[in-house]
Amino acid sequence: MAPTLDKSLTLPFELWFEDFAPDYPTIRVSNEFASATIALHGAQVIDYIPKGHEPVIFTSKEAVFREGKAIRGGVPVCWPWFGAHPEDASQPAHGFARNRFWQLTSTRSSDTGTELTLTLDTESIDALPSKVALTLTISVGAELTLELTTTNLGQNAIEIGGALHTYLTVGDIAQASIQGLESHEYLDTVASMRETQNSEITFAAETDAIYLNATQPVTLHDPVLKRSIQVAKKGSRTTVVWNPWIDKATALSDLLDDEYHEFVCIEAANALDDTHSIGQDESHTLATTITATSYA
Ligand SMILES: O=P(O)(O)OC[C@H]1O[C@H](O)[C@H](O)[C@@H](O)[C@@H]1O
Repeated sequence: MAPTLDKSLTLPFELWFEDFAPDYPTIRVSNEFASATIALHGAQVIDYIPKGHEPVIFTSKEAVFREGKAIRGGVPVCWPWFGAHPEDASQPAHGFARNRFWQLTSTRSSDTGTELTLTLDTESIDALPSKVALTLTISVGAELTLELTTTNLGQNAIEIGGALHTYLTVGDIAQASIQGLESHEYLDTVASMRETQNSEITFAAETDAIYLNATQPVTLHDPVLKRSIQVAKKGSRTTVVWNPWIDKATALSDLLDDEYHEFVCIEAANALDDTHSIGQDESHTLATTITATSYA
């Protein structure tokens, strides 16, 4: 069901609600540093454009905006697990959070931009073993920051994985490269092999890799759009890099066949063994900051 919108949270000329489709509201943000669009469905940032830049976040032209269907692109919030459920294949890929409406619960204008917090009502999720508060705080400024906080309000410990699954726009994937993961071990989930990254990452085929013990920022170089994008993170020891390439793109009904050229996902993740056990009244925050810099 579409969320109730608290109109008192709008900020004059800075933050307002706009329907993408009937019963499918989004939050629009515009300030002196950037503009952004956030779908209440999934609390998903679907557009972020810092002033003077091309769009930084990619969303497919074929993305479906309908309750219960994950949006192809933007920054999907994967929670409380990453990828397939560890034991139960009937559970949705990447968890519950991206397929539900969230509630906007606070907004704030600051010297560096606009901050908003969304909350997911987890009461109706039977599969959770404890009462949980889940919030996503988004800061839209010269940088884009997302902070996903899980707080255990119940008595049973909970195990949390997930990801902030950022789709980044590139001019041409075949010319893009990623630096900062050299010498890291990774699980190549296309080849089902454990490998070591010997050089920068470049793209010439389907890529789906989970980098282990990776806590540092990585940089995406884009010679076509003449910029770099840094992805920094907190609360995460795994970084996922994904591009579906042609065959998988063709198989995905919510992605145009040739759109794989236009994005790469760099995901601040809690994947594989990088999950967090959260006891009563404890919390965990997974955060990512995206910064675009034009080449001089
Ligand atoms: O199609 P989705 O469920 O949105 O998942 C899209 C992709 O997400 C991550 O990057 C995973 O590593 C990939 O294996 C998966 O294909």
